[in-house]
Amino acid sequence: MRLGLIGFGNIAGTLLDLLSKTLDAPLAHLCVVTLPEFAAETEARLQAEFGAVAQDISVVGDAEALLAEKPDLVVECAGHGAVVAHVLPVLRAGTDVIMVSIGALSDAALEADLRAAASAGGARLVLPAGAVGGIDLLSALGAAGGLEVRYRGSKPPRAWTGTPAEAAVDLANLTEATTFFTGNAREAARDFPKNANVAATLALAGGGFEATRVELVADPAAPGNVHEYSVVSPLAKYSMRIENLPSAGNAKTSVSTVYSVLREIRNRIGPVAI
Ligand SMILES: NC(=O)C1=CN([C@@H]2O[C@H](COP(=O)(O)OP(=O)(O)OC[C@H]3O[C@@H](n4cnc5c(N)ncnc54)[C@H](O)[C@@H]3O)[C@@H](O)[C@H]2O)C=CC1
Ligand SMILES: O=C([O-])CC(=O)C(=O)O
Repeated sequence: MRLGLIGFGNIAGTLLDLLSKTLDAPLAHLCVVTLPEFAAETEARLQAEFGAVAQDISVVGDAEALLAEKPDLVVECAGHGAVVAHVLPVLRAGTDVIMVSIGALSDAALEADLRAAASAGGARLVLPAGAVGGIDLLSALGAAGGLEVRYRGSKPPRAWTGTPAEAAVDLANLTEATTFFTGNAREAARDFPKNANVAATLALAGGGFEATRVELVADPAAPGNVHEYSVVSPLAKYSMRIENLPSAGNAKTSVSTVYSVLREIRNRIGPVAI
């Protein structure tokens, strides 16, 4: 496989580590898109730590250069800001993208552009389950309509730094679980782009951005990044609670997100997909 990666932060580094430990054979090629200011550092780290993951590795600055490397599959793990510049052209060129910054689809115009780009290119935009689970069942039930989905995302206060939560609560001195956001999935995903992609995933799989109710909580006693949701549909009712280990490199991101991307890649390589 020729693999493209958009972004080289916490998810990308952990993913490459997992790939180097789990792939039967090295990738034929790895191409990483970084911001220009990180190009030299990225190249040095790739050579030092991940030289064995691919037969050949290149670092580029934009989607055009990435496409010139003819990737079979591209993983976006850079954040909402990278979606317009990089994901749209890759889809238009006919290359499938696994996109973790799912909350970017809370912008209705961008969602329409992504769907049109994938359609025009004959490519597929793959939205992985990420930090949450049960998306298979939710998406299946969604086809029958009549869904009621309620989601609550709780993380330790440090995971909410640099977000609008800072204006609502005193994160540093919080002594009990505090709900600082109540609204719908569109607002949550838009206002918390590094923390509420899960809300967008539930909305897209289930009842839509407006109908999916969201609560975001800073909890000093949270056992990790906790995702809880309940589903009521005419066909089934269920609830889910996931306590995720935060990444060592980014408290906002659960490590299981990376394993979810790994799963998507392995399902494309192996003879059986599950
Ligand atoms: N779907 C899900 O369940 C989840 C999705 N996410 C999404 O994944 C994103 C990445 O997560 P992490 O790797 O933990 O964050 P990170 O901040 O460690 O890494 C992001 C990297 O992308 C780079 N970057 C930013 N803009 C770029 C651009 N235009 N072109 C190239 N590189 C660019 C940054 O320099 C940084 O190195 C988060 O921002 C979030 O939106 C995170 C957790 C769960
Ligand atoms: O990784 C997580 O726990 C969830 C997350 O950040 C998101 O939904 O954006």
